[in-house]
Amino acid sequence: MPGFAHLIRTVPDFPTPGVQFRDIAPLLADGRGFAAAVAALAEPWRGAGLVAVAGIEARGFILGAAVARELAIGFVPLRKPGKLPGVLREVEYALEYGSDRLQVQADALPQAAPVLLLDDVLATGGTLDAAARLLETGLGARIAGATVLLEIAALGGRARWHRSAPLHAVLQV
Ligand SMILES: O=P(O)(O)OC[C@H]1O[C@H](OP(=O)(O)OP(=O)(O)O)[C@H](O)[C@@H]1O
Ligand SMILES: Nc1ncnc2[nH]cnc12
Repeated sequence: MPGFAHLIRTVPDFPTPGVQFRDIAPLLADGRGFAAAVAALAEPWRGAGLVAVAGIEARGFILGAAVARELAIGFVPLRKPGKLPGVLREVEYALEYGSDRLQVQADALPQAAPVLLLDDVLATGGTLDAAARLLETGLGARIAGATVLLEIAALGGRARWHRSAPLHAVLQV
């Protein structure tokens, strides 16, 4: 277990009763922990020929931008509705607690660009699956893989990852 795992805090009944919320704020606030987490996320992808990290709003932005910098590649934001200007592509998806939509700018990536999809938590897997569909069908990108900091295995999200590209999780609970 990486030395920063203890910096992810479990908050019961947030944001709704029954949810065990995995809070990465203490990890982000810890310089060494944050650096180690970013290095661990980036490690499998060094030299993989990626052009960008696509990060999912909001916590996927914090980690994704740092990983993109670590790999010296670009960053593409996948955003909640109403935040991005210009011509957009969109998907709708279900969450552990509610539903949402994700948008990306239509010209964010060249056709067939190899991209790494990144988020903080894999729970039911709906967000990651939606983001992958958005990149593939909306942009024509090639998903080289996906990476998350924490996989909540009991929620079964990995079963929704139907692609041959690898899905890495730095930590599992
Ligand atoms: O695997 P799933 O069940 O789809 O859940 C995982 C998603 O849920 C959380 O995002 P949330 O929508 O809470 O947004 P936030 O990052 O803005 O807090 C988390 O950051 C993942 O993106
Ligand atoms: N239990 C959880 N903790 C943190 N982020 C989440 N996203 C979906 N489920 C979550």
